[in-house]
Amino acid sequence: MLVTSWSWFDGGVCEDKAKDSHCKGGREVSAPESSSRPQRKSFPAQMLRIAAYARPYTRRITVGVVLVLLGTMFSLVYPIGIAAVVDTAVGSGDERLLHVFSICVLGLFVLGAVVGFSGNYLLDSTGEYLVLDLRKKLLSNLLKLDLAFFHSQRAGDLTARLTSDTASIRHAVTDTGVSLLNQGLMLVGSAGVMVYLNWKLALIVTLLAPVTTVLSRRFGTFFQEISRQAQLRNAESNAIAHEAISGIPLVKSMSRRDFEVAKYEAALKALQKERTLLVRTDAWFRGLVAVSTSLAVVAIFWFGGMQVLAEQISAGELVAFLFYVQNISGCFASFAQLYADLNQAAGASSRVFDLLDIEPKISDEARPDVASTCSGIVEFDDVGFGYTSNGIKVIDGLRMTVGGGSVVALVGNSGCGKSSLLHLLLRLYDVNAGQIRIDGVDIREYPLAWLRERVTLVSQDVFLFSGSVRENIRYGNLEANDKEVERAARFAQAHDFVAKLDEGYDTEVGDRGVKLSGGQRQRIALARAFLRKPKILLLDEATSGVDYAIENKILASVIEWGKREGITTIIVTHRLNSIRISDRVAVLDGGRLIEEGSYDELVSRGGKLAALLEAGILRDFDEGVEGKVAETKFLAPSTKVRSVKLSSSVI
Ligand SMILES: Nc1ncnc2c1ncn2[C@@H]1O[C@H](COP(=O)(O)OP(=O)(O)OP(=O)(O)O)[C@@H](O)[C@H]1O
Repeated sequence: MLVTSWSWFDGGVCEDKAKDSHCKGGREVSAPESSSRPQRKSFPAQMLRIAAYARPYTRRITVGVVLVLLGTMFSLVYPIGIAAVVDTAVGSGDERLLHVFSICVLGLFVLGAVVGFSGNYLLDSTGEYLVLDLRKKLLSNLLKLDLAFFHSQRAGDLTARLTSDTASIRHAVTDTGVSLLNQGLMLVGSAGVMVYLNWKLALIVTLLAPVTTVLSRRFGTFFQEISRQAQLRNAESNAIAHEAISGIPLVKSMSRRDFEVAKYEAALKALQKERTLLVRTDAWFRGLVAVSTSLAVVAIFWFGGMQVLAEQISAGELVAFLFYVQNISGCFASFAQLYADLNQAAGASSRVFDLLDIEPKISDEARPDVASTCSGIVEFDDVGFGYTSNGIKVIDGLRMTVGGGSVVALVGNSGCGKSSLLHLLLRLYDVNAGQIRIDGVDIREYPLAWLRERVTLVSQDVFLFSGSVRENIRYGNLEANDKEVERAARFAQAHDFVAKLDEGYDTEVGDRGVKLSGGQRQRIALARAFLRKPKILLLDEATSGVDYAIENKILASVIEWGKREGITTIIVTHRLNSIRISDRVAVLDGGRLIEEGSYDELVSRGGKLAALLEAGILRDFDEGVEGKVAETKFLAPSTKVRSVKLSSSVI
């Protein structure tokens, strides 16, 4: 469903605040909530959800469970074999029988181990598949979320959820889940055999159950909370390290190594505090369980010994019984650990599922009859937008039409909303009021993929992936062949410098493209955008890092290409060469369009554009900068687009 306006546009919501600086013109902007937040789920609900991810692997899991079950059954039988050795072979003094029985017990043991190992292997490896699915889904969901969501998150925290939190879940599902199954079967089986052998002795062992249950309940909630806190602290310390590493040029140039290390150390200390608490709680829990199980062993040894002396049971039976008690106390001891692990996984899974449950606010509910062609007419119709809930409007009732295939320069003071307007056109954010239309249709009615195939943005802050130049350019069109990549690079004036790199287009650009200069990175980003062949091209100071001669060549190519293919181009710029080649200039102030016309018209009008020129906000290149010849063509007052010397390479 489309939301065409926000509450602040519904007449007079803000009348009583009209004098408030955050409430210009009696209207108040609500915050564009990044995404809807999920409700916290209970522990069993989370475990069930993890289990749901195992559904595709039902067959593997079934076979694994059956094998584990068989392995446990073998382990349950061999104490009876030992009892037989003690009572029959040792008791009768028959050495041959002792050999045969011992070999049988060994056989049972080995068989049990092989079968159990195979089952554990199947279940463990399924856990690996499961966590792969979970991570894939998590990243896919993350990348679906709105830009605003990422602005409120730290990258290090998000990667911690993808890595260490999902690893905790994998541990819970594979190691913990498999152990739980093993130990559960062992407990039930051993208890069953014990009742069968001697119910009075078995009764003593059942006294363990309530003790462990009470302990588990007491410690469980506490465990879960501390685990969650520890994971939060872990994510925080990750985020600090992540930021220090990605901001390494700044850290070095400001000599802030000690400062960053101190920040990291403080975060690590907070983490260590939680981890210590966790370890201490865990040690107490396991210690108390161990004491209660030892008491049971001693009680059985004493009570069973009395029965042997009274000849009510055989020595072999007592030995077998002690094996089973050992099994059971082992089960209780590992339940303590498993319980701690499960609680840790519950903490991790709540952080993972929180992310999985967030829904993007920017909807992708497109009109089914959307046209495949696009003539690139853009209309901003009374557009209003603000980033925050404090009522500050970044775009305020803006109306503007950009003709299909035309070139418009968007100018204004820093912070007047130029970049924000481009982001709205690409639907990185949705307008709070009014409409943006392409070819007369509200952009919210187009499928997002349709829109973003036709509208391409190149901004000043270029992001390159670590990988080759070719891979970075091809990111614009994954189907493009090497020739097309090269043609786009020529078009963006990148080919010459790329050809001089050690390995040409196969040269690795380094993390975020650190091995290239700012201007080179911008040209790669431009080539990437050109390769997309958009219908609407948005250039946000996209050539600010390249020299004048090259910038003019790029602009000339863009203009020629735009005219030939009917591409609408909006250029956010402070440079006069870009402004002069544009068909129209739109001047923004305080999020409003205050002037529009040709460069010459606006200069002679003596309004805001003239003031920006006067203040030096819009300027030419400094004298002596390379490319002066090309510059003069653009600087002539009434230069026509046609007079621009065209680049030889066109897409
Ligand atoms: N993600 C954001 N969250 C909150 N406020 C933002 C965000 N991005 C921009 N702003 C604010 O919105 C206003 C307009 O920013 P915008 O980047 O659109 O300005 P601009 O005209 O492009 O500026 P410049 O010429 O300096 O690039 C500024 O006041 C800025 O602080």
